[in-house]
Amino acid sequence: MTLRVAVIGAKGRIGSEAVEAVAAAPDMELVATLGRGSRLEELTEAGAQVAVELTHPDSVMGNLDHCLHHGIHVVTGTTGWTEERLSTVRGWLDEAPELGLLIAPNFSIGAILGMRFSQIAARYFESVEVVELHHDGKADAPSGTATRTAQLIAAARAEAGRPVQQDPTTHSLPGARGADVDGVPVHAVRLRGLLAHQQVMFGDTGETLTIRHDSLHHSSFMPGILLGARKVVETPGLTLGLEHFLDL
Ligand SMILES: NC(=O)C1=CN([C@@H]2O[C@H](COP(=O)(O)OP(=O)(O)OC[C@H]3O[C@@H](n4cnc5c(N)ncnc54)[C@H](OP(=O)(O)O)[C@@H]3O)[C@@H](O)[C@H]2O)C=CC1
Ligand SMILES: O=C(O)C1=N[C@H](C(=O)O)C[C@H](O)C1
Repeated sequence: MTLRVAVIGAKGRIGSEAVEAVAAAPDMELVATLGRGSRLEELTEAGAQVAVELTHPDSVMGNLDHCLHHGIHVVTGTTGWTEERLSTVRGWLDEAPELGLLIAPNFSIGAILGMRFSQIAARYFESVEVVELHHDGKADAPSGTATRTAQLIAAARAEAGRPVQQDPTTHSLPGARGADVDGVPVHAVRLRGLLAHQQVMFGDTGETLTIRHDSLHHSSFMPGILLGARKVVETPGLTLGLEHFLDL
């Protein structure tokens, strides 16, 4: 059966690519494209089953509130997630237990594999730092992917009995050592010409390991978005990370 899909944030960098990908998918019908200022009621008027939400950290909660209270499954890649926000959406899902919500910090297979490989490496190395590099139009820092990667690394270290890293720095300018995400330093570079890149650097006595991923075009995110839309309608509740829909 054809899946009726809407895109919110349809004029954005990733949203415009998603519009084309959904329109080209043989098992999907693109039923609505919403931009800033569009009426969210257009979603139900168009009979959307799934909304692909790709907007802005300031907009995502309002869009999810509407969709999850109007019977629409959601796939979102928008960033800016906090424990408080996750708790709010879990509450909305409790009120609509038949609905699925996928929050994907990154839709690209390479980035997801990079996170998984980093989780494995985290058990074996004394030191780790994350460097993420993005285009100069990005609103948030550090990236959602880097934040999630650092959280996964910290959890893997804790599980392996590794202590939280101690920073030896005693003299520095504010920000020089990056943001502290669960004890993992995360550095954010913003540069015209880049798209989305991340390197996770591990170090121990006499060796280093760098796990690097580069998204060179927004097309890298499209197979993940389409997979997410197909799977979310049959997966009630919150799914955090596209890896749960992959046979990793
Ligand atoms: N998970 C993943 O794999 C990926 C996630 N992202 C994330 O997706 C988000 C969007 O990124 P990007 O496309 O680069 O950003 P853009 O600014 O290029 O696009 C966002 C679009 O959403 C629109 N918008 C903002 N608020 C609303 C709203 N309430 N309703 C409808 N449309 C709205 C914006 O309109 P206006 O321009 O008027 O503000 C803009 O057209 C970011 O959070 C980014 O980090 C991006 C790439 C991959
Ligand atoms: O804003 C972007 O471009 C991206 N945002 C996501 C993030 O913050 O991790 C995913 C990817 O890095 C591209």
